[in-house]
Amino acid sequence: MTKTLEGDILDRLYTVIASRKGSDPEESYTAKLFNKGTAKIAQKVGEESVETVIAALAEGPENVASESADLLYHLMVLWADRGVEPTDVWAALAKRQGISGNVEKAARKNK
Ligand SMILES: N=c1c2ncn([C@@H]3O[C@H](COP(=O)(O)OP(=O)(O)OP(=O)(O)O)[C@@H](O)[C@H]3O)c2ncn1[C@@H]1O[C@H](COP(=O)(O)O)[C@@H](O)[C@H]1O
Repeated sequence: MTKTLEGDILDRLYTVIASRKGSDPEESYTAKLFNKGTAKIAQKVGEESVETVIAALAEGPENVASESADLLYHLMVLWADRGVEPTDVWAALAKRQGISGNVEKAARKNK
């Protein structure tokens, strides 16, 4: 899997998550979370973090991957709730790698 594909998957998921703001909580788990508010979403991120740690310490790689997917999903619901865009996070990561300027340009350069 390439860095670009991983980025595309997360960016696409974020777009769907953000589109659920104001949707019917009966029809969408994401909309239900937005409806419950920041404290509940943050609590879910904490729970999924702990489940990922438990999987890492006591279970196999498949469960670690599955719990990590739950964690990433809930983390992105928290980003959307708090007004953080994926590009804000990618820019922070890029800066730590010593990549300055446009993140998408940097990602193309790294392909
Ligand atoms: N990636 C996910 C995703 N990962 C995990 N989950 C949900 O997260 C929940 C975690 O389960 P838990 O047992 O911890 O939580 P729970 O008991 O159901 O709920 P709580 O009472 O604890 O809040 C499950 O209901 C999962 O279905 C997700 N729900 C939605 N998505 C994606 O989000 C997008 C929007 O989905 P909808 O909100 O369903 O429209 C779609 O692309 C989905 O694929």
